[in-house]
Amino acid sequence: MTSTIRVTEVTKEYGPVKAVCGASFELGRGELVALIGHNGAGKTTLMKLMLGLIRPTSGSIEVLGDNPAAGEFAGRRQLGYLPENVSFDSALTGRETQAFYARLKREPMTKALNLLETVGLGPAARRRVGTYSKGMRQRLGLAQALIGHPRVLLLDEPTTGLDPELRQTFYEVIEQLAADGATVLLSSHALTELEERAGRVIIMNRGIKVADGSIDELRRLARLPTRIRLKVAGLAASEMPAWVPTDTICRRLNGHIVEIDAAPDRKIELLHRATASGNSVEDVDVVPPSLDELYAHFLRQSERTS
Ligand SMILES: Nc1ncnc2c1ncn2[C@@H]1O[C@H](COP(=O)(O)OP(=O)(O)OP(=O)(O)O)[C@@H](O)[C@H]1O
Repeated sequence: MTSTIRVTEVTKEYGPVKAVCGASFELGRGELVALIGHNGAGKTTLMKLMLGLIRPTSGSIEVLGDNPAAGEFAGRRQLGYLPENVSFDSALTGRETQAFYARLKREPMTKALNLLETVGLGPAARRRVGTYSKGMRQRLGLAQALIGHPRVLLLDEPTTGLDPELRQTFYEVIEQLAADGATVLLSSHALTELEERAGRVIIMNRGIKVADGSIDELRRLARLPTRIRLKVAGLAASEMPAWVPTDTICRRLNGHIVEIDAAPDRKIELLHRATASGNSVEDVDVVPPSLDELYAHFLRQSERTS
């Protein structure tokens, strides 16, 4: 992996508050990584450290081969950032705002203005930002962050306020950027939408990194049960199929579905039993643990060990 960001044993303290505590990880080219955690877990602090807006109390951060907090940080122009609470001058139009940031980044104006179309703001580009909805301001923030085709894109809760269609467009844009080799780190509380999008997930709790890996890796580590849902014909209201082993947790859903909690190493055995049971099984769904469940698991685990 070619690392674009290296976080090594980083701690950031604000007086008695440890916003980040001994965090280490590396992010590579083309990675789309979700940073998740409760309010106050340290997500924004990590991004501010990567941007060089604040310095670590201890440990080191390297972005594009350099210290982002150094005065002459050469990589700054290759960084895109969408802050959590994006705010613009309400008297300027979308075009004027985008032009302002293009000048700041010394990037070609036409390309920067075209980004307004990319994020679906073309028709509103000549309107004042003061008349924009929250979702439109968010899109303008994304257009601003995309100026200069950044090699590292840091997005702090970027989909808050976006409607489902815009979320879809938003993910298409950042997936393309990652496919072109950019490193995209995005913090979010919208776990369901991240599940299919993020190649990797970093979970923070009270400043500590408590899990880091692809969803499949987190599933293997957590060893949470997969749920097997079966539509079984001819069962009485609370009856369970005779082939379900007695040491297995199972329940009835909606009156006609049998749901079985299958430990990872028993999943195949239970499916064999179900299919060997004759024609009574009419349908099967296999539901692996969701990101929501994995997140809750790793938080519980970290609370127990702290
Ligand atoms: N400038 C500051 N001065 C004092 N404490 C701070 C400062 N910035 C952050 N903190 C504290 O550091 C901790 C981590 O905050 P941070 O903003 O990184 O959390 P977060 O994970 O981004 O939360 P959210 O999901 O609410 O945005 C919190 O306890 C916060 O109150």
